[in-house]
Amino acid sequence: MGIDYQKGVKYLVDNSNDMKILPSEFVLPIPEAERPLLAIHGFIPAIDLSGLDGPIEQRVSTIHAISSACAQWGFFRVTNHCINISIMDEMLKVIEEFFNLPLDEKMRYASENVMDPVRYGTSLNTSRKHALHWRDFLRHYGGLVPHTYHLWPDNPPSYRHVAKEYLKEVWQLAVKIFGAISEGLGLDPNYIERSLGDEGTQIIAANYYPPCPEPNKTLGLAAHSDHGGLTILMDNGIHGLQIKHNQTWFLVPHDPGTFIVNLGDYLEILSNGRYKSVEHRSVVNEEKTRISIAVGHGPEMDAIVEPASPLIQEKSESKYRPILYKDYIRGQQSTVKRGKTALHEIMTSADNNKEDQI
Ligand SMILES: O=C(O)CCC(=O)C(=O)O
Ligand SMILES: [Fe+2]
Repeated sequence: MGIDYQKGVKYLVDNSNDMKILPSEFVLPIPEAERPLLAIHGFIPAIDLSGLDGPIEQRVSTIHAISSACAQWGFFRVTNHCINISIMDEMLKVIEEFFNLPLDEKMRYASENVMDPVRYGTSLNTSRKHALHWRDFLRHYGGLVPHTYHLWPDNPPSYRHVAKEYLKEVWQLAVKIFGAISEGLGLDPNYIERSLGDEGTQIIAANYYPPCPEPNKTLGLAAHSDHGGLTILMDNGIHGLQIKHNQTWFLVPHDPGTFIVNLGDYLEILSNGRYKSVEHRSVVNEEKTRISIAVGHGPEMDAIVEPASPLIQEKSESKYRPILYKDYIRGQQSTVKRGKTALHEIMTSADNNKEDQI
């Protein structure tokens, strides 16, 4: 008899007596060269965002630093981002409290429909069409005016209030970075923000990765790129995020009080491939529980996603076929995430570095 995976990995760990062996359902076919423990420490660009509000030369050099981080890495860390550390701490606290609730309480939000406004689940999804991943998650929509607020968890009691405040601040940070990226691409500073429409999509994914008996044999999240424009992420100080750069997995160090920002598919498409969304994954560890909170920012659901018209002279230069954002998300989220396959499917030419990976 298999394990009761539907209840999630936290439940599994909490209810097993000193688990020493990884249940076989979680063993993933990770190529030897891509094992979690082989990832290397590397330099990840760090951007001091206060430069955007400084004198003109400083602003220009900060925009330049952001552009080159986008072009070379698709990933960077930000400091001096103006978000108070106390709201970051509070957000981590309410997320931790949520995952520590009794299972029945969390299951009120269980959903297998990837478009549902609030979802609690485990692995990539609760329906088991694939090998299992070592994580539980809570996801829901945010937005400057969060229409789904009344559906968000009401336990812990301060959850809605804290999450609303946090998501508002993170949205403003995303808009600031979108502005710098627009300018760096030679677009009007408001170009990307305007492209999101009146109801741009903000999605929070809170991930819970309990200690794992054999962390080198599984993953918290397999390699994927995010569908939105920018993902802004923090964690509880336990390392676990890795990014793929030049075919090598790098560990991403995370310092408290800073954010990790990564480019998603929407920006790759909008920039007509000048910037690439970055593949990342999360790995687990034997001792500590890791919590990460990733917030994605993309256009409104009914937006047509396509390269920015000022960046292409003729339609034939467009490397991506137009697609409705909601159709893109549905396609990307409904299948087992495999690298950047969803993006490759809408490419007009095969010139991108397609590769097979788990
Ligand atoms: O846990 C992490 O660091 C990565 C999370 C992530 O990539 C996601 O939720 O899309
Ligand atoms: Fe991600």
